[in-house]
Amino acid sequence: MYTTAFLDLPHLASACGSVQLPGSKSISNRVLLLAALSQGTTTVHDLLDSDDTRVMLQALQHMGCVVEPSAVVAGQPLRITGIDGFLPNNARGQLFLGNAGTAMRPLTAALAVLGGSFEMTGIPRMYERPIGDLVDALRQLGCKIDYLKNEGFPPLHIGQPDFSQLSDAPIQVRGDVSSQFLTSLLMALPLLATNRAITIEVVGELISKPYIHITLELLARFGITVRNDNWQRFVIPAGSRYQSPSDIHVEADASSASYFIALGAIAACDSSHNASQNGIQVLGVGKDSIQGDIRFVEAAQAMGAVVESGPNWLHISRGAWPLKAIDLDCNHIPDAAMTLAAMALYADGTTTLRNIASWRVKETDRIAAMACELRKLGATVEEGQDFIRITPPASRADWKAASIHTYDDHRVAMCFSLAAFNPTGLPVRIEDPKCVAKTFPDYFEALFSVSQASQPAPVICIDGPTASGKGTIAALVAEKLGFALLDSGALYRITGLAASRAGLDITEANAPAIADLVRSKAITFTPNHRVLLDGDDISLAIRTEEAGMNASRVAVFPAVREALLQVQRDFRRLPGLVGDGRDMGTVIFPEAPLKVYLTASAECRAERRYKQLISKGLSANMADLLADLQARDARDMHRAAAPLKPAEDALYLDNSSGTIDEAVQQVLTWWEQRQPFTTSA
Ligand SMILES: O=C(O)C1=C[C@@H](OP(=O)(O)O)[C@@H](O)[C@H](O)C1
Ligand SMILES: C=C(OP(=O)(O)O)C(=O)O
Repeated sequence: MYTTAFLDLPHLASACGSVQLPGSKSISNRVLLLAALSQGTTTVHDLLDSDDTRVMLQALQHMGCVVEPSAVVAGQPLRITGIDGFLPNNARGQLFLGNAGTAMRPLTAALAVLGGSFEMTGIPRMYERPIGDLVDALRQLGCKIDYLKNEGFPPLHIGQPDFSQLSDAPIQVRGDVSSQFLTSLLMALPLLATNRAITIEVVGELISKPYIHITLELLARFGITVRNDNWQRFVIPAGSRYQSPSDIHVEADASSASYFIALGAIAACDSSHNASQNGIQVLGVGKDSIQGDIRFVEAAQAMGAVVESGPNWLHISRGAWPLKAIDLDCNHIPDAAMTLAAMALYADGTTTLRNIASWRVKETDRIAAMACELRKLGATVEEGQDFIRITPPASRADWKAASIHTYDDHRVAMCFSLAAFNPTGLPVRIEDPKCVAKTFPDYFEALFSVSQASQPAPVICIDGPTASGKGTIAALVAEKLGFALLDSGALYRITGLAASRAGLDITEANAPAIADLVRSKAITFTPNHRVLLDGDDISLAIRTEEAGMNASRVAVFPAVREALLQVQRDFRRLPGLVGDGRDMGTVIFPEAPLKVYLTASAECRAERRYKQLISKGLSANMADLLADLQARDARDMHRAAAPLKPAEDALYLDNSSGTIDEAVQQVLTWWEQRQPFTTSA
């Protein structure tokens, strides 16, 4: 996941390949709650691991459920032992539910029926998302719920219910603000239907109906068959008792699929990149899905996408181009419909998405948010209380490079990534990319894995002499931008170490053998900054003074430099790369858009090296260090192959007196000056 302040997507030209999507949020959180209320242990496969499921899992543990392992571990099932309809004595506490509607609403209903004493809290936006219709319905039963701030909104306090006045009269709930209120009652009231049937009546129009279908399907898997009378009345049979199905699989998320369906419809496939595969393959969800958002496929087809599907997969490729504008009632696909608004940027006319009033009470006011951000890109947008109408930029020249504000809304962030395929060649900045953690933490990694930029990914080169601080500064710049990091000096250190381990003296005569040796080695830089040579952790071994000297000695051999050239260029990837070394800007990435030459006086560098060694508990002598460093500078600068020298277009940064932060900030400022964005308010 990218945790940077913003993520710059370079202009993207094509996409093809396959993506395995994470689990469905709607199914995951329902399965977790149903398993928690059941008798027995449920083994859940392919559960989504995201902010929304984490808050649910923590709440269930607080309620007394045993969860093993205690958090989701990739590739491993999760086992939940339910409470069989009863909370432990004196159950109480504060449950933080973030901004997860699928946790806040169903847990409120379940706990209001079970009793105990709970405070239901969340992030500030959760306190603006309505829950009054659900609370009104639960109060009809005798549930005790108090608003802790504003009437009709969380935070809430839930106390011990009094069911003494419970009658056979139907429970009424409004369905026109959110279907999650009805879902919540459908999941909580079987707990009360042990010896009487319970009827729920929907008052007014029921929105987002397919989500009720998911609820009913999953209830059936946990032993409760609800009668659905035309989406108006739902009857939970007497004698209901949750029974674990033992094992259950979570389908991949159909709403998350919408971004990749759109990608397949928008992006041409560059056949030179992957000739064997045309279009986008989505794995984990397909035509047999129980999720209503699978019907996004029909909308995408209406816009021109060519979609094939199997039980558990979709294959999407470009059909009509430009896409065809549509006019669609989107009430049945409220979440995926946002993706249509992004697709509308590529349509041949004006697209209207109707009956989407619920967008206004979700993670943010989504109608307003989409309208504002689409306009920044150059689209003409009209918004109404329950519709949005989008006309794409009139011509290529009307597209604008925008910094997209994401309103802490995962779907805004994911939708606008599709704007990186604009016809004008502009990059797109996504602010606060980590908001995708709500349902799809690795969304951008998945996007990059199937997308190709129109230009090679951008590179920032930071070259300079030994101990100039380039490694530290490069790592911090990479971290700030979410870029990959190439520590090219480490490659030479690795080569030197590999040579000595192989018994090869570092001599001119052995240079071809050393070059062959390094080509044959598997070199890995792990995300936690470990360096592996054929699987062996050499992170410390390459950091000794001797390894540094050997690096400098192997680096003079053209054969070795040639062997490492491609290895280094292969580090270039989306969204970008920061490379530090001595010839990044002159030899390896001569066309890089930013080249920095970092220097500091020899005395200053020797002192830094001295402190570094001492802090590691290694012995050091200042005079020797200075002499070594000067010898090394001389060798690096005067070697015949790729000598250390600033690239002609490099910017000088002398950090003898400044702090690391100042140097990092200077590099970032230079980088920013090369971007076309204006940051949003
Ligand atoms: O029940 C569910 O899992 C959901 C129902 C929908 O909400 P509304 O019913 O409020 O439209 C949807 O937007 C949300 O992401 C998930
Ligand atoms: C509306 C959404 O979430 P929630 O489950 O919090 O309602 C969503 O995921 O788009």
